[in-house]
Amino acid sequence: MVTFQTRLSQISKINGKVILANDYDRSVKNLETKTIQNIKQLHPFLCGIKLNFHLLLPLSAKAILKINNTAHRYGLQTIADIKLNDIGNTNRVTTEHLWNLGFDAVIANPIMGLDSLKNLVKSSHKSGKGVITLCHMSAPEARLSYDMEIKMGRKQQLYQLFLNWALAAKVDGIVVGATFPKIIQYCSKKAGKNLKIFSPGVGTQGGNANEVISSGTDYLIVGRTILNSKNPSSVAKELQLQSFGK
Ligand SMILES: O=C(O)c1cc(=O)[nH]c(=O)n1[C@@H]1O[C@H](COP(=O)(O)O)[C@@H](O)[C@H]1O
Repeated sequence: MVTFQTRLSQISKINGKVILANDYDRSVKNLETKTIQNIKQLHPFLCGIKLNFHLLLPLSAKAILKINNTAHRYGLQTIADIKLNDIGNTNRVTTEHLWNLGFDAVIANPIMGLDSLKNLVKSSHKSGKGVITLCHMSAPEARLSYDMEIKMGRKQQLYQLFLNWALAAKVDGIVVGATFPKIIQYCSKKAGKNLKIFSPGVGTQGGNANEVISSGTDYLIVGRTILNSKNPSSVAKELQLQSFGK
């Protein structure tokens, strides 16, 4: 079975390493049509699309399946961003629903614990699906939690523990905010080729695509900088070019 990591890597060799965060405010109408238009218009510059609660809550299962099928027709991988964090049984039922909706991967929160994470990864990989875990988030206040010093065997910071757990559980990738390039560098060195780094926070949140790519990020997750621009295709194309830097 071809893995999520392989599928994403194959399309990114052709299309670059930009994943569209297809987030819209509640005031926006026709979410399904708009998203399908985005896929049709922007797919040459993307390797994937990430759907957040912005769409997962208001849209029907039928609409989400249609979006995922459309993305697949254009070769894109799809990620459900629900930052999953629960007991094993709930994680299992949740991912079964997501896979039935056509998603290729889920973003999870490792605070659920290493054993739960290992089980989530095992069952997802059995279905050819991927798991991406939070390591260090992009918001400025993420420092307060992810940089927290903890004592787990030895003294370390929470994001270092989450990185170790990500490696131990064999997740497909970790999220490290584009606004923390030094932490991307640290994670990239430590993780080597064993997992991919996904960085949201480019543009609107202040992260710089070139700096992030040269720090070791594998995939840029970008939403408003593309969606709110006057010319989304040209912004996506520019980011695509920058993403080929690595
Ligand atoms: O897991 C995420 O994708 C995520 C983690 C994080 O640390 N920061 C972050 O912004 N995100 C998501 O990445 C996207 C960023 O969107 P823009 O700031 O509009 O580019 C949104 O969907 C966020 O929910």
